[in-house]
Amino acid sequence: MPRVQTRAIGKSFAGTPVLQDIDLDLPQGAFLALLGPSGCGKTTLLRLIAGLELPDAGELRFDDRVIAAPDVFVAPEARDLGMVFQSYALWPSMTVRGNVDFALKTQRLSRADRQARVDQMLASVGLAHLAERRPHELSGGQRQRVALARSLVLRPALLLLDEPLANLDAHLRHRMLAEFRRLHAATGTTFVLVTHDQDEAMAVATHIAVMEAGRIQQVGAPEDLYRRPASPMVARFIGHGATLPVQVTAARDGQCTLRMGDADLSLPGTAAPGPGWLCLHREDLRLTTGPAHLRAEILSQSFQHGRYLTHVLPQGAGVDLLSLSLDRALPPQTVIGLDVTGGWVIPRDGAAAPQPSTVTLPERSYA
Ligand SMILES: Nc1ncnc2c1ncn2[C@@H]1O[C@H](COP(=O)(O)OP(=O)(O)OP(=O)(O)O)[C@@H](O)[C@H]1O
Repeated sequence: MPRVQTRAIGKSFAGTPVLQDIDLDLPQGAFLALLGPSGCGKTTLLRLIAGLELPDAGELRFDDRVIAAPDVFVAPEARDLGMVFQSYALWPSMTVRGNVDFALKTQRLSRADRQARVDQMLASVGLAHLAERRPHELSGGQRQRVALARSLVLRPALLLLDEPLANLDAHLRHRMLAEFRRLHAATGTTFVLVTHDQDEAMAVATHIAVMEAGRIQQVGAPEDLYRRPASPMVARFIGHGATLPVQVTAARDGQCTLRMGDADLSLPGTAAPGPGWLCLHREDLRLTTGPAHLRAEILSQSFQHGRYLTHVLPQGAGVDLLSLSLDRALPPQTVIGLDVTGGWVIPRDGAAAPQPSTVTLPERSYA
């Protein structure tokens, strides 16, 4: 399983930059999600790793081997990788078994070995009982599992997944995500998944790279991005977070002091005294009837998982909506008091973003 490294990768289409300064260092056996809004460059980066696009600048390495650079290009078929797309691209006239077996035909294996590999693969994606069906006789989820089996049967060192679940309903998506996790652990293959769905990324990835406008904003373990976002964009994008403009009155040893309501609040963060963003998640807010850190007006509520998911607009503090979970229904426009019980403070000035985009992630076993 290769360690995948990119150094200062850049790519333009017709003079328009779509990837800039992409620095990634992905340990072997990791499961990376490339996450970001539509058009931010996720698929282009995946296609560069696959060898379907050439970088204009920078270098791609698998372990110590240069795979792509201005004067180097290793062909896709020599990169030992598999790819699964949103459209499954199965052979319509072949059975499930035939589709998976076809991938193995270029390998010098005996008929018996090939059959054993295909049987094992079909069993591991739960398709053994459908082996003789053709793609049009399968559901979307089953077709996606054939596509997955077809890639994994080659035992690639690296599996690239481009929005593979986009055509599936929510129930099937959850099942397939569990399947990805299981196959990732069982095979030790390095997975790279393109998605614009943060819940999908959080559900499977050991690492997430959040992209915006052709750049990596932050890369790290899901929990790092959730608890310590480096920018307001990451704070809002991960874990349904929100940001509140605040004034930091003091900062020391990674703790920031904020004046909120009539209280001083100490929270972890990277901001210096001055304007900052307080990054919040639902669990960081608590309803209070006493003196409150902030007051907010209820906009809407919906009943979810036995509680009321409540969206509020803070009074006199920016335009970002905040969300919290309440145990009771309250009428819209009710003004409530909220205490802040947690959060993470970052500088307001984007130029002072606390983390560079190059992060070397720790080596460890993800199986
Ligand atoms: N072959 C191409 N020629 C010209 N422009 C392209 C080409 N491929 C991608 N682009 C442009 O590059 C930008 C990044 O596209 P890309 O497909 O990488 O984004 P994405 O983050 O995967 O988006 P989505 O989530 O919508 O699939 C977009 O503005 C897109 O229009």
